[in-house]
Amino acid sequence: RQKRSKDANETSSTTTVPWGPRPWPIVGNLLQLGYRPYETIYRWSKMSKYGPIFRLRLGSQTVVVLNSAEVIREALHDHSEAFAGRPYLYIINETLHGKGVISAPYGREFNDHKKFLIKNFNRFGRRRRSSLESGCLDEIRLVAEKLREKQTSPFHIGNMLSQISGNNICTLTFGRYFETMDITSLFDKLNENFNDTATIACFNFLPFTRRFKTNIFDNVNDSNRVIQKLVKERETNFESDDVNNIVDAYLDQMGKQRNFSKANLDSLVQDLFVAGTETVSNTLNWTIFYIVSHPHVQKQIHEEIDRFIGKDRAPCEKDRTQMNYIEAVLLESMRCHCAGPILLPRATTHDITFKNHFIPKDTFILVNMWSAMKDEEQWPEPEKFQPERFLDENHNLQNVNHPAMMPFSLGKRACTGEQIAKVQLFLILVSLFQKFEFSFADGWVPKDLCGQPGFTLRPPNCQYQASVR
Ligand code: HEM
Repeated sequence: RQKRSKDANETSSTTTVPWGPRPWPIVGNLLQLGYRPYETIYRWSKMSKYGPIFRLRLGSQTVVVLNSAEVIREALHDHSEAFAGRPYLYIINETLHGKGVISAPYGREFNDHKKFLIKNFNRFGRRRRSSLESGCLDEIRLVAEKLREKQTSPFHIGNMLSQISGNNICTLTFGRYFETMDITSLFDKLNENFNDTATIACFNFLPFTRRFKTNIFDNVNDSNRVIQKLVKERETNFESDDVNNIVDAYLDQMGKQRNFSKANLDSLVQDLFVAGTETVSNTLNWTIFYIVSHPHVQKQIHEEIDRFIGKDRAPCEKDRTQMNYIEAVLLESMRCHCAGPILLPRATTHDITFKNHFIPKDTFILVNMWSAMKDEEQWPEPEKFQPERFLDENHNLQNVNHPAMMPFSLGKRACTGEQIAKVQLFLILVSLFQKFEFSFADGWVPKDLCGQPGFTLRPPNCQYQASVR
């Protein structure tokens, strides 16, 4: 009887999620969100008439938006399974087809694939002198040569970073990296799409705008052709006693594991290129931008590298545990500009009462990570780049597990590649600053420091100069 009366109390105080600003006909709230939806939504969440949880309409789609570290943590961590679904989103479903991991519905098939990735990232990406580590260092050596050749002439660093992170994914996925036209054009196509796509893009919610975006699907088809060719090559050369990459490991499991299929393999490889290239290169691009904008930070980075590694030895993953300043710089850069300010959309997997609001199964959920990482109640002067937030007075790391620090997200859908991403960020950053001192090119003046929203949030297209140290 006690339980029944408790349930009755809960139901009486439960309400539906309140509406945010009034939606307009046909477009809903889409046009009110502006160029930087995460900032607009964050601003609304701070208004007492809306608060951290509210509903919006995007085209004809109703979505529930979650803001603030407390609300996001409670949803993604404490109710991890309830918020682990993925809703239908045009760009994701039409390109990744609900297979692999990113677009797969929550369930056994998804779980088996996610476990497979985590296990094999550890196997091929994190062993001592792993293929990822040595491949990454080889790639950086090539980029360093290019920078040396440039002497002091100005350059953009974005393409170089994409080349490194793209080839790291190639090494992990196929066991080798490529210098062919095919692979360069794959990176170009992916890059163009990252620019053009975002969760809150009109074409996802207003079907009549899709005719202006046909280039996205041409790019997807072209890059899929390259990916399928590379997978086929592995199938032809597969030998079960020489497994050293993700595709081989998957082929080895096909036939042994119930859900493993060719369709899932193709999507999984696509997932790795979509989730593992732009995120890493973008984070580095922002980090370099912040470092160059703060000369005292660059000076401390050089000092730390000289103290622990010197000018000649190549860095390795083990160095990470000692180099707290560089770790703090990376953390602060991810806080200031998280790769995905609004996460890939989630969906509720069952009815749930959350913060006294009833949210039915299959509700479209948008998680605004920006609201946690830029919250002035959590981070004093959140707009400022201050690596010291992550260091205590003894130079030990602090706030790494701060409740508002979630760059890789949380729960059942958290980033699968967090550990290998951190290794790459560290190795690439340290290798570049070990060899060079960077500055903005003479006469280059930053116009817009907020970045360009797309699939990820891209940094301003700075021109740099590098001098050999
Ligand atoms: C700095 C680099 C990276 C950042 C900041 C990052 C961040 C994220 C975030 C925020 C998500 C969304 C999770 C959600 O829906 O809540 C995600 C998903 C994912 N990431 Fe990463 N990521 C990075 C690098 C990588 C790398 C290198 C890989 C693999 C090679 C990877 C693989 C994935 C996958 C497979 C998912 C989908 C997980 C799922 O749906 O369950 N990521 N990542």
